Amino acid sequence: MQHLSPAPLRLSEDEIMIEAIAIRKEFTTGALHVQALKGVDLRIARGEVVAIMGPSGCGKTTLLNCLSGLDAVTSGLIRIAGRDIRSLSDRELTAFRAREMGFIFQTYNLLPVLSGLENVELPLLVSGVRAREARARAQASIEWVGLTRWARHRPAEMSGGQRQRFAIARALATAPALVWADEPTGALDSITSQEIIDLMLRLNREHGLTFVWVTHAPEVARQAQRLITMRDGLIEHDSLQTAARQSLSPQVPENGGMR
Ligand SMILES: Nc1ncnc2c1ncn2[C@@H]1O[C@H](COP(=O)(O)OP(=O)(O)OP(=O)(O)O)[C@@H](O)[C@H]1O
Repeated sequence: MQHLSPAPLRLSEDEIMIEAIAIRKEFTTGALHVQALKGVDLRIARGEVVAIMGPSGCGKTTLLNCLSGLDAVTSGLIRIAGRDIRSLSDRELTAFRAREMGFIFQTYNLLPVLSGLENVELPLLVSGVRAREARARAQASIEWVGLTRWARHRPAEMSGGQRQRFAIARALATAPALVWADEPTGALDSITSQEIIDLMLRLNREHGLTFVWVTHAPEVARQAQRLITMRDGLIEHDSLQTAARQSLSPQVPENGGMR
């Protein structure tokens, strides 16, 4: 898939993909005040696969939403691929996200009225890619996840695993450097879940994509190169995982000093 390779090459080898300094996020609903993130510092290098775990309510999804710019932090600094995302206007941030990031969710977030192919094409069309090129890139992504025969089907006709593979095809069609996955296997059985993990790890190995997975599943988390555990709005542990580290591709640097 030719269009995938330029994205990782845009970044130099030792460049930091994600940098967060002292980020805080507070929610106020009526009289209820929640400090969801209490000052998180984090650096993630290009090409890392990082899993984030922790008990329910500790702030994992909030962290992912803030880092990806889906939600605004209350205070702190976030740089993605060297860009301070708080300095971007809403419009610039939307364009930056569309260009640099892919998203994979537990619930797939495919539009039910569109076919698999149309779902994959949509973000390309929205970001201004011409129809013919969008179609070609969507088809290449769908072929990459092995679902060409299902391209004309709607999500309701597909299994959970097929839907998630279309979601992966959609995430990678825009050739992002970075993919966020919130409980990517949460709705899948263990065999299908492993297929999805294998696809993401292959994208990391073959195209250098950086992945951040939020997961409750230890069998998923242990396959990441790095495991971060959160508790009560803060990072509790952050460590490289030896077994997973052996699968790092040669061009991915050791990131022991990145945190
Ligand atoms: N939009 C919101 N409005 C108010 N409070 C929120 C909002 N989103 C999250 N919170 C609160 O922030 C805290 C962190 O929530 P978050 O969803 O990030 O946790 P989590 O670790 O992802 O949990 P889970 O594993 O259950 O998905 C919780 O106390 C939650 O109730």
